[in-house]
This record gives sequence, C-alpha cells and structure tokens, in this order.
Amino acid sequence: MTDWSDPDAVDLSDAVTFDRLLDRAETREKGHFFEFFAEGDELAHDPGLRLSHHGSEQWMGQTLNHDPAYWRADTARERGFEARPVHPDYLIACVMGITVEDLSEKGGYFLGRDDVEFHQPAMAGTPLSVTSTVVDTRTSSSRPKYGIVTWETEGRDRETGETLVSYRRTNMIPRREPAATDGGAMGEQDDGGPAVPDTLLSPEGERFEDFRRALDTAQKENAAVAYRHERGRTMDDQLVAGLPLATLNTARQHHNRDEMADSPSGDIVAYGDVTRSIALAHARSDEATYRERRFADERFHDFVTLGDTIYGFTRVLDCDPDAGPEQAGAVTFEHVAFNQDQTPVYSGRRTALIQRDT
Ligand SMILES: C/C(=C\C(=O)SCCNC(=O)CCNC(=O)[C@H](O)C(C)(C)COP(=O)(O)OP(=O)(O)OC[C@H]1O[C@@H](n2cnc3c(N)ncnc32)[C@H](O)[C@@H]1OP(=O)(O)O)C(=O)O
Repeated sequence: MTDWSDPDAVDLSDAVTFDRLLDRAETREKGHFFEFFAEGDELAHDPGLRLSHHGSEQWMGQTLNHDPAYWRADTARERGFEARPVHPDYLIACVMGITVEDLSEKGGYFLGRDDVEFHQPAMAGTPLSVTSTVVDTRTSSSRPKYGIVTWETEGRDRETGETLVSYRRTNMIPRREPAATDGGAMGEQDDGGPAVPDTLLSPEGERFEDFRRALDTAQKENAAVAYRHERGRTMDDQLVAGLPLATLNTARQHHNRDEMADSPSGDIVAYGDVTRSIALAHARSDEATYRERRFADERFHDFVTLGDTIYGFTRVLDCDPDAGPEQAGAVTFEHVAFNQDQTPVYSGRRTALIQRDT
C-alpha cells in the first residue's frame, strides 16, 4: 500500500496530479453562511488591531481627508482635543474591518448602517476590542441565495473598556441552501418622476452661520440648500484592496479578483467605508468641520469597482445653534457619493459640529 504521508508519494509540482488532488480536497472554509446567525447571538471579534497615526494618515491621504486637527497636534488642541486623535472614518473602518472575518467574509454585500455614534475621540496606540450582537435575520425576498442580517456593533478601547464608536449594520449574506421565495415584487413606477426643488442654493462660506443663512433663505424661496463638490477620486488598487486590508477586512470582494470575476460586479469592489470616506472628504473640504457627531440611514446603493470615480453631493437638512459648544453649531447633512455616470452609490445623513464665525 502507498504511504501517502511519504513526501515523495505524490509529485505536487505536476500540474495534472495537482489538479486531481485539488478536485478531491475539502476546502477549509472561512466566514459564516446566513444560517449560522440567530437573533441574540453575541460575537467577540479577536483580531489584534491597534489604531495608529500611520494607518490614519494613510487612510486620510488616500481619501482626501485633509482636516488639520487629525494631522497636527496644535490644531487638535485648538479644536478641544486632548491630543491628536485618529480620524473617525479610519476608526469606524477599523472597527468594521475587524468584524468581517466573523460576520461577512462569506461574501454578500454591505447594504447599510444606522445609529452611528462617536462616543469619544480615539487615540493612536489604542488596541481595539469589538463585539457584535445579532439583532435581526430575515430571508431576502428578491434574492433566494441570500439572507439579510443586522448586527449591533461596539468598538471599545481594549485597555479601558470605553466605547469609542457604535452602530447598527445590515449585510446581505449568502445562504448555504437557497430559500424558496416569490422572487420579490416590482414597485410601482411613477411616470412623472419625483418632485425636485426648482432652485438649489449653496452656502456662501463654510461656517455654521453660512449654512444657517442659506437654510433660512431657502425656506423663504421654496428652494433647497444642496450642492456638488468639485473633486473626484478614481478608485485604484490602493483604495479598493489596500485600505480595507490595512483594517484587517478580509472580505473577498475587495482583494480576490479571481473569485469576483464570476460575481455580479465582475471584479473586486470598493469597501463601502472607503467610498463613503471619499464623498465625505469632498463635503468636508467645503465646510469648517469642528467635530463628527453621528450618522444615520447610511446605504450602499451600487457597486464601486476599479476605475470608477467618486464624486460628492450634499444637501443641508438642519442647523441647530444650541447643540454644540460655544465655538460650533450642529448641522445635519445628507451626503451622496456618486460615480462618473452620476449613479448614486452611497447616501447617508450626517450630523457634524461646524465652526462658528470667529
Ligand atoms: C464591508 C463589507 C463589504 C463591503 O463593503 S461591500 C461594498 C459596499 N456595498 C456594496 O457595494 C453594495 C452595493 N449595493 C448593491 O450593489 C445593491 O444594493 C445590491 C446589494 C446588489 C442589491 O440591489 P437591489 O436592487 O436588489 O437592492 P434592493 O434595494 O432591492 O435591496 C435588496 C434587499 O436588501 C434589502 N436592503 C437594502 N438595503 C437595506 C438596508 N440598508 N437595510 C436593510 N435591508 C436593506 C432590501 O429591503 C431588499 O430586501 P428583499 O427582501 O426585497 O430582498 C462587509 O463585508 O461587510
């Protein structure tokens, strides 16, 4: 009988032999199918990511986030931070990146996020501890090969236990066995198209008062405050594969071109947090941000692949002069990331503190 543990028993460098072996081999799987998740389950994510200035600066540079408070200690102190924090987009991308191995590595898509709250600034050197709870699971009525899972996730400082960021996130997750569904229903089409305001106003400057004046004017004129941002950023390898890998995000969608060739996108797709961060950077370049507060109703509407260019569009929804410290007021925006074909790929509501006139 052949001793198959003998290193010379099979020649692994022979392509025909190797092909036959691969056909017989079981794949040691990563990630979980939809059926794994049950409401109430708690998962502790274990990768050892430590926030760093290097990671934050790499993220900010690549996504065009140039707010000096996250680059320079003196501006950080002027803005009321004890020390220079890491960027909140990098923080949330790291917290979510760590969870991918347990929650979404099997594939499927990141559909949206809600109730994003930044509890306190996060500092370089902080080791992360991240936990998630399954809050909802349901069958997708339109895609029998997928289920839809919602988790609540909290990212904490592993040493102090303090919560840094929390959110509720929804993904499409492949099922091990397809479900029987009616294939989904088509919504009714409106021939006339939705109503849009005749006039879109832009704030004259980048301070809280500029946004407030523009909103006041818009209300009197039956207009909306909404504008485009000029910059665009084309998705290259560094953005699509490099940044998610740097956050330990193991989703194959971002770095395995072989697997993604047969998927609906036909190629690797950008990490939703990268797409979002680019559109937010475009918006922040036209405002005097003081602090990020929260995000709601974030949705990822379409794929972003290599070579797509991401632009930004912003609508101003509300200005609250009483919600911030002396130096700033709270503005709620709706931001949209769109591609070179003017197709929206991300939208979300953001409340940020914007500096007042000095
Ligand atoms: C991280 C990470 C992964 C990523 O970052 S992946 C990159 C970011 N995400 C994407 O690129 C996804 C882009 N979106 C799409 O391509 C399409 O939305 C998609 C997923 C192909 C679905 O297109 P549809 O036209 O079929 O979209 P529907 O609006 O009909 O939605 C399909 C079902 O999903 C439900 N749904 C959609 N959004 C949400 C949401 N925010 N919350 C809850 N449920 C949502 C919708 O109700 C539909 O349900 P059915 O029962 O009717 O199927 C990572 O690994 O985590």
